[in-house]
Amino acid sequence: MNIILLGPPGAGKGTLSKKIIENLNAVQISTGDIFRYNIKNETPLGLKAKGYMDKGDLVPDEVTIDLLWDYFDKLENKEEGELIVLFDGFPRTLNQAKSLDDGMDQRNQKIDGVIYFDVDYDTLIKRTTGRRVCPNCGATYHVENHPPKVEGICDNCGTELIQRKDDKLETVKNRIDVYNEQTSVLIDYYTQKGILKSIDGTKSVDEIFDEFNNKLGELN
Ligand SMILES: Nc1ncnc2c1ncn2[C@@H]1O[C@H](COP(=O)(O)OP(=O)(O)OP(=O)(O)O)[C@@H](O)[C@H]1O
Ligand SMILES: Nc1ncnc2c1ncn2[C@@H]1O[C@H](COP(=O)(O)O)[C@@H](O)[C@H]1O
Repeated sequence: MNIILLGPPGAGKGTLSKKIIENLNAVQISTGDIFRYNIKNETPLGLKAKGYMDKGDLVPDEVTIDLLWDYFDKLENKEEGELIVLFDGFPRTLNQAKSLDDGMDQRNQKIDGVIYFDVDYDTLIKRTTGRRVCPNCGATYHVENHPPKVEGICDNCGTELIQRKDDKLETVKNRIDVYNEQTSVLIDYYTQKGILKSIDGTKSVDEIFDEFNNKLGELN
């Protein structure tokens, strides 16, 4: 099954992905994580993406779409119905969504459902600006909602936590504007296709996971 997690920055897409992977037979393709990995490792792709990401702008479609298919085509067992492939942070433009449809057609696959996270502006600001991440293992925390056991230190690997550069307030505001201008149009796009399911993203992670499971049942 191919499922898109659609929502603004800080909506909880990565957090829900982690929970789904822990509990179900699922894999995640997060274009943001792939870009961050490439920036950390100073690859040509990372160098291309960095300027856009630091400002909170979108990386150009031609770069992002090719990257998505590179990863998707390397996934094993995706033809077997039980595996859930989670698209986290892709598509983010109408052009990306149309390319995704075309590419799925060519592969005799389809997008089975889109889970849209409904979260208000103030919550998004609090979640993003309070987010802390481990630069070593990628674990995500929040200074209030999900603090590590020892302040500023990753529970898993003991590394000092950092704030993502694009989680500074001014950059977050730009990312939300970019979402409203270029991504939110996808809510209508997928509603018209009859595959969009909304969830209340302000609830607890466990409640959101339960809601996800219910919506998955409706899509099956
Ligand atoms: N349901 C929730 N309740 C409280 N806090 C949450 C919830 N979901 C996520 N968070 C916290 O909000 C922050 C953002 O969550 P997450 O990284 O999952 O968002 P995202 O949608 O993947 O964001 P982005 O698109 O910017 O990468 C994190 O610090 C996370 O711990
Ligand atoms: N699908 C995408 N299109 C363009 N740019 C993207 C896409 N996915 C990620 N990016 C860039 O990465 C950052 C962070 O992404 P998160 O999913 O929020 O971690 C995003 O602001 C874009 O610059």
